[in-house]
Amino acid sequence: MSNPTLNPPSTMYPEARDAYAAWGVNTEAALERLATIPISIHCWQGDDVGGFENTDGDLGSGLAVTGNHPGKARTPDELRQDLEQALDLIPGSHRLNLHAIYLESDTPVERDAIEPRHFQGWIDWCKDQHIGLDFNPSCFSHPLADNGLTLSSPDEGIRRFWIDHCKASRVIADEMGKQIGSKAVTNIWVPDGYKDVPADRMAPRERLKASLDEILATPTPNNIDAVESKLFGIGSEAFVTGSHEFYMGYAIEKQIALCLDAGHFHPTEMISEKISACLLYVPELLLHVSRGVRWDSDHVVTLNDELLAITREIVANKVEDRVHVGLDFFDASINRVAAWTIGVRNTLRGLLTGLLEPTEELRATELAGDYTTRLALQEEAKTMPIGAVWDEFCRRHDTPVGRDWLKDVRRYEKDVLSTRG
Ligand SMILES: C[C@H](O)[C@H](O)[C@@H](O)C(=O)CO
Ligand SMILES: [Mn+2]
Repeated sequence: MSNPTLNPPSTMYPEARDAYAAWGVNTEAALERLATIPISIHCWQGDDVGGFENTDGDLGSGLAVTGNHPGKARTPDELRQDLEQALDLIPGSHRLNLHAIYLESDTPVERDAIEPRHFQGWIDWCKDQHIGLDFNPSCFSHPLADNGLTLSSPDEGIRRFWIDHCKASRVIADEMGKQIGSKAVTNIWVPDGYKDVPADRMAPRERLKASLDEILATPTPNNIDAVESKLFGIGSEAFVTGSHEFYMGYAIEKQIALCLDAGHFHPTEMISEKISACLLYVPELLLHVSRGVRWDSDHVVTLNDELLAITREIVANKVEDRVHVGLDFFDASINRVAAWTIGVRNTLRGLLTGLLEPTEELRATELAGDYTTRLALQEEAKTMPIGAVWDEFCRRHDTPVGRDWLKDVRRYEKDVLSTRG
């Protein structure tokens, strides 16, 4: 599989393999398993959540992108070109996560009238790239979302519009899943809430529930439904209709996927801690791996404690078939292709760290009540030669090893991104 011209054989990997073998960890099995875990790469990092509806509207709905790095994708072709560059630098086989505002059409199409044909370009591109495709209705950045309420709006006209948009989105996702041969995960997130203390917390939640019931009523065999909660947003500081309790209950009742966004809880509350609990009650989870700095700031994910804890929970519990890993960050202050590359490579590195953990031994020490050994091994594992195994993964997948990918990003910046007006 690997190309020896691009990446010559490593002298460090055999030593690392033997070091892990002495711990009872099989690096070859870890490398094989890592290659089976797709990351759903969010299109919206490539253009600051702009989309291609050709409107000059503000982002709004509590979403904010800061930074003005040159080279933002302005068209679907530019965004696909940028994604191809990032995919060249990311080992493994992944997925694209697309929002409805990334449709392609010569004439304006209202969101309640979107159809599969408006996304055929993306479907064909994913087929060419041999990657899966996930989808999201876009219930924000629209005049009918400006008052902060969509699926829970008391205005029946507004609520109907967003119900029809979400219904249309599921039809599109189902077609994506059918054509690509891999189910699309469709995530519903709405910004609904109030800036200040509501007089009625119940009625908006009843309306949101009724909207969702109608949206999900039609079976979509090639689509997996997910719902995403949030603690607060800009403009919905006092009340969010779709809170964690709301969606946790809803996902359990409907047996659909629950989306946990790492930035959508109290700052000390970790989604890594929620994975095992939620999986006892819902069939699947979607993760929005993100990094909140002091708030839901959607920074590029770094290889920090929470990322390591999230990825470790997935592989240690062997639930990668039930946990869909998606990314959700948007940083316009750095090169956008680099942002994707850093975020996905880190998520894979986190998964690999979990796969190289001596999980069975740790669990045995725990069951024996030997918490001293458990802590000692957890800490010693941190300085095992994971870097050499990660480099081997990159080498075998013909992607740059170590910092070499940055040269490609710089070249792409000079040749392509800097030419965009
Ligand atoms: C654009 C995304 O869908 C959005 O970020 C949503 O997932 C979210 O996390 C809102 O805070
Ligand atoms: Mn999210």
